[in-house]
Amino acid sequence: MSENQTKSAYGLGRAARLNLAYEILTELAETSRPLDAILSSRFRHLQDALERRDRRDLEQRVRSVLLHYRRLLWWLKQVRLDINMRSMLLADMILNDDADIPQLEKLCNGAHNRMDMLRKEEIASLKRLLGKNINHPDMNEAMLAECPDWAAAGLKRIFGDNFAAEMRALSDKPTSDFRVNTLLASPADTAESLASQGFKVDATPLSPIGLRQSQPGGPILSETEAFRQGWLEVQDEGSQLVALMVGAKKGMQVVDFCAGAGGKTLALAAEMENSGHLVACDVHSKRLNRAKVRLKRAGVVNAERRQLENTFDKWVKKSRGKFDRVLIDAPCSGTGTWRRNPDSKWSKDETDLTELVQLQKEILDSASRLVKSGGRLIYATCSLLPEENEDQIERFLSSNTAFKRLSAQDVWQERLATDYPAKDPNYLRLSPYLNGCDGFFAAILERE
Ligand SMILES: C[S@@+](CC[C@H](N)C(=O)[O-])C[C@H]1O[C@@H](n2cnc3c(N)ncnc32)[C@H](O)[C@@H]1O
Repeated sequence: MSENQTKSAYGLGRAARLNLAYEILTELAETSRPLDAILSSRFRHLQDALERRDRRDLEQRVRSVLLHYRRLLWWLKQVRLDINMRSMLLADMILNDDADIPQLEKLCNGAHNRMDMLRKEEIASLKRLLGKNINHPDMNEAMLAECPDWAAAGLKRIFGDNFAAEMRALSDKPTSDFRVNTLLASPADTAESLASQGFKVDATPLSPIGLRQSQPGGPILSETEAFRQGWLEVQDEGSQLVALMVGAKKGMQVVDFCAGAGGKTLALAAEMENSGHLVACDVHSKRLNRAKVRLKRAGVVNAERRQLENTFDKWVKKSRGKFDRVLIDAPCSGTGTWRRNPDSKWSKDETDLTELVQLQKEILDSASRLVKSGGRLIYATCSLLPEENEDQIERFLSSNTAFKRLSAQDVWQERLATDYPAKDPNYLRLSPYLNGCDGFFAAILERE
């Protein structure tokens, strides 16, 4: 940090940004709200005071603490600093930003909208961090990889020797991907329209309907003409590929069992060319309400939204055996999206994972009843843990002999006819390290 940098050209000064980062981290620690929800409400409140670069800087500050979380905790214990977000933030600035004590004292001066002044004991402990590397030989593999204990065994089982590399990629900056709504426009027309307004995109490497922002800057997406026209939606390439693996076609009867705010429903409607019948279910009415607006904007007319009372809602029993395709985009631990939501690593534990696995099992048992003979059940998660994926499917198949697993590689060839991008031909597993998109898993089962 140079003297000049403290005089920020941004809307907020450096010390005020640091204080704001501290408030955001404290809110994160004290509430169950996810980071993106906290950031967007803060950004809305401070709309006029914050410039784009302020937001970027703030996000980076907060992300840095979350991406180095386990190692920072280790260091705080070594130098006997209180375990709280203030200490984490200050330690992060020393260990990862080469800040020194005078610089921190300047930023933490106790003035209005500034962090409290450094205390004597705090300075003594922080001094012990000067010149230290964030990594230490006494740290174990999971700690060095910033992997929480509740996920470490599963991820090591699935990644083997690639564990460290996969974990590094799960901490990388995420890409900004969009799915083109082929009901209204082609990827080429959409890319051209965006470029004419200074919003630069490239085609995504794997999804034929995806675009990826290639340069920062340009207008805010929601202010582009292409977005206003409903030509594109924000959706990670991995999520697009899962929707394509459903193999939904014109005229089919399709269920999106865990539709949420409709990300995959929109993709399925486009695959079905707005024909046949698509039922978007979820137990959360608020999420389904958000889907309503998106479906309208995208010009979707073949979709019905259905709120389920619970996993075993009566409608499922009444509709058994009626659908060609049933997608379960199951609630999961989200380990595949850690690069987007690093906070979710530290807000979950072993018990959450056990509960999720049980819920996924029940959803599989219930929703599978909807599949007609010869129809397909597609089970997907944005997690990379085998407990939520392969183990779940193998358990299901062992007690549901009417279903057989299709080769994910064959299904990929059927729909995409390009090189299969995953290692296991049985299951599609995408990861940031191997594929550059968020981590996703998909299994395709057929009712015989
Ligand atoms: C991974 S999210 C779905 C994301 C969505 N498909 C998309 O692409 O935007 C999982 C969804 O499952 C829903 N869910 C949770 N429990 C459920 C249940 N028992 N039955 C149906 N949906 C459930 C959650 O409300 C959440 O919206």
